[in-house]
Amino acid sequence: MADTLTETAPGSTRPAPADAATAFAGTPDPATTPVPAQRAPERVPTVIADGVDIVYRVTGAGSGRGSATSALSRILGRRRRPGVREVHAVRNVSFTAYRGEAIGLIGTNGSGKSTLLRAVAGLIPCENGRIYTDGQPSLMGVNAALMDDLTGERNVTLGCLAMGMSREQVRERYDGIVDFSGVNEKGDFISLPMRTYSSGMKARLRFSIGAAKDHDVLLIDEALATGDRAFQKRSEERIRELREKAGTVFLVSHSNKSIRDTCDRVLWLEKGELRMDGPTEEVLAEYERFTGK
Ligand SMILES: Nc1ncnc2c1ncn2[C@@H]1O[C@H](COP(=O)(O)OP(=O)(O)OP(=O)(O)O)[C@@H](O)[C@H]1O
Repeated sequence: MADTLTETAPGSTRPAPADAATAFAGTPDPATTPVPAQRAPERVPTVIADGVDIVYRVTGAGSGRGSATSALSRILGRRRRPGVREVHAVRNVSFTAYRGEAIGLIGTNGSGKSTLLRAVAGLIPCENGRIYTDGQPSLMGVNAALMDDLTGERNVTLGCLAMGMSREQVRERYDGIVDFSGVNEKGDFISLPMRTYSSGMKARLRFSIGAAKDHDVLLIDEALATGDRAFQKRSEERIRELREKAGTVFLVSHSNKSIRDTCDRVLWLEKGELRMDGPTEEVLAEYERFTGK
């Protein structure tokens, strides 16, 4: 199945090279491997990250001191060209995700979780290494970008159409999306412009639109943190459903509880490096020792 994987890169997709097919899980060569009496169920890879490095380049970065003297020297022209500072956000990260997995991404602030997620979505390029994905990954909250001046109603329709749903599918799912988001719990907010929503309401509607479609690879960045407990429970339930429908879900979260409730595998990033990759309980136990929680 790996031969259907494509490389994610902003604005382009191309077939993975032949060696990507063997870059995961030590795929046996059928010509030389005896066929076992009973085959284990086939694990289908959906995302392969192979030695990924991601570097941000910040132009206009100062010396870092931010002092009045450095500002004055810039004004006086002694530092005519502001420097470019590099932030090495992800360092040599490799993993393979399989269909049906829900994978938590954990790590302390600034450890590279969101950056890695955005790279899997194909939104930022890799400095080194490659990411191959099966189908188009959807980053919750970006693919369903909502517009403040439009009503919630209009945003639901446009968001769904933008995800490739037909008008009929949108009609069928509209009520479910609005109910799921809970934005109408305190009045008829769905017919008001989104600028009248609280940030939590916006995040809930964004999640509800994104979750209305079955995704091959769904990337969720802290979406569950914004809702109340009832919304979190609905969202966790929906993540489990999406997973059962054979997709792969990645969830970035600082809530170990959300990770425990939804994920069976965890990638722990620290200072951009993949520190641990394994079953949720094992990785969280180490992480909690590390953070002292
Ligand atoms: N647009 C950007 N330009 C420059 N540096 C960035 C940019 N976005 C993130 N970084 C840097 O990359 C590193 C990783 O950031 P990232 O947001 O991926 O971490 P994170 O683990 O998601 O953090 P958090 O848990 O705080 O959300 C940090 O050092 C951050 O300062």
